[in-house]
Amino acid sequence: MHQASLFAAQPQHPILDAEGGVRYLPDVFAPDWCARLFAELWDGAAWNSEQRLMYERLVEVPRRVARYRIGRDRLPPLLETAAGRVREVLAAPFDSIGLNLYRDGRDSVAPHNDKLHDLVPGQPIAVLSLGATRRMTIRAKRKPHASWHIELEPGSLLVMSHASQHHYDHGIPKDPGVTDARISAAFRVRGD
Ligand SMILES: O=C(O)CCC(=O)C(=O)O
Ligand SMILES: [Fe+2]
Repeated sequence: MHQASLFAAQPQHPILDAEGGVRYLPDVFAPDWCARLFAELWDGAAWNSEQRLMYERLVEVPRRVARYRIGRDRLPPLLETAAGRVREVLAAPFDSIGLNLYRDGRDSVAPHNDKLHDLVPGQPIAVLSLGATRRMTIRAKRKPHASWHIELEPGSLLVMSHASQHHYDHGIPKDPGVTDARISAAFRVRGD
């Protein structure tokens, strides 16, 4: 197990592959700007509850979500600005945003890889974090299942290559110690 969090606030590059692997970039956005974006999304995003099938039963996912297509949907204004900056920093033509709202440490996302069938191969997935710091766990699908823990601080970007989704799962485990809310914005390239 790798305790990447010991090196918090430093760029980290735990996983390498031909498409950039998995990278953590802290402090891409300033704290006060992140607080404004958080407030805008908290109040103004089109939050939904979603359900998913688990063991043949429909269960509510333990977080709220909202989805936007850049250039098609009307985005909250600061989110539009954030999207422009993320496209610029990573030089990738992101055209979709998936927001997640974790109300407190009881909310989570189970280990998964992002579905690739509607994403453009070779283009990264970038997760912007706002609000409470939460720990992401990344785990190799192949034995012996190497794993990494990365503290996702507000203002950071976690960048995962398209290829990494074949070989690693990621998730945000529940954390009873977290009482504040976190919002993440996952930028992807759908290309349709
Ligand atoms: O909230 C996060 O940091 C991860 C979200 C995620 O994995 C997803 O939206 O697919
Ligand atoms: Fe994901």
